[in-house]
Amino acid sequence: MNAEKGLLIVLSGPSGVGKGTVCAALRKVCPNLVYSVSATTRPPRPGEQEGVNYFFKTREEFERMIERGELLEWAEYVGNYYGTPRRFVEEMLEAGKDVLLEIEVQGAMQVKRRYPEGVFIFLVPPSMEELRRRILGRGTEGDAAITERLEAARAELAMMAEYDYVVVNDTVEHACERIRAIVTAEHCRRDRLMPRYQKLLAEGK
Ligand SMILES: Nc1nc2c(ncn2[C@@H]2O[C@H](COP(=O)(O)OP(=O)(O)O)[C@@H](O)[C@H]2O)c(=O)[nH]1
Ligand SMILES: Nc1ncnc2c1ncn2[C@@H]1O[C@H](COP(=O)(O)OP(=O)(O)O)[C@@H](O)[C@H]1O
Repeated sequence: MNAEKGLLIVLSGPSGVGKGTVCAALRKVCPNLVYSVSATTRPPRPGEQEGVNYFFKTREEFERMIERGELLEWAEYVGNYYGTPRRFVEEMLEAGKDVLLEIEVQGAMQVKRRYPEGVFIFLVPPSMEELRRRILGRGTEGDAAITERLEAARAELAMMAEYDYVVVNDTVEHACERIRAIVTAEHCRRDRLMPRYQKLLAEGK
C-alpha cells in the first residue's frame, strides 16, 4: 500500500563536493527513488548523455521553457541556465515515488517556497582543501571555471542554514548511507502517516 505521495528530496552542495557521484550511488540502493533530469544550456562534458545527465538546450529553447511555465524552478549558475522540468516531478510524486533533485541553492529556495514539505539536504566536503582537490581532480573545467566554481562554493556554503540536513561527503558510501537514513526517517514522520490512520479510525476499520 502506498497511499502517500512520494517525498521530494532536494540535494545541494558546492561544485565538486560529489553530488553527482553520491546521487548515482543512491540510485543504485534506493529503488523507490527517481532522479529528475534537469535542462541546461551548459555544453555536455565528455561522456554526458542527452536525457540521462541533462537535457541540453540552447538559450532560446531554455527561455521558451521558462515562458511556457514548464520549469518547477530555474536559475543561472556560472553563466548557464539550469532548470527542473515540472511535469515529471509532479507525476512521480503523485505516483508515490520519491523524487531526487540535485540542484543549486537559488533553485532549491524556489522549490522550498513551493514545496515546504520537501526534504532539503546540503552536502558538504570534509574540508575546503579536499573540495579544491576534487574539482581539480575531475579535470572537466578550465582554470577560470575552477576559480569561479570555488568562489560560488563559498557563497553556497553560507546557504547551509536554509537546509534541514547537512551531510558530509567523506566517503561516498557513508554519505549515501546517511541520506538513506534521512529518507527512511522522513517516511516515518508523524505528519506524513497520521492522516491515513485518522482516516482508517474515522471509518471504523
Ligand atoms: N537550480 C538548478 N540547479 C541545477 C539544476 N541542475 C543542476 N543544477 C546545479 O547546477 C550546478 C552546476 O552543475 P554542473 O554544471 O553539472 O556542474 P557540477 O555540479 O559542478 O558538476 C550544480 O550546483 C548543480 O546542482 C537544476 O535543474 N536547477
Ligand atoms: N567521497 C568522495 N571521496 C573522494 N572523491 C570523491 C568523493 N565524492 C566524489 N568524489 C570525486 O570528486 C569529483 C567531483 O565529484 P562530482 O560528483 O562530479 O561533484 P558535483 O556533482 O558535486 O560537482 C569527482 O572526480 C568524484 O569522483
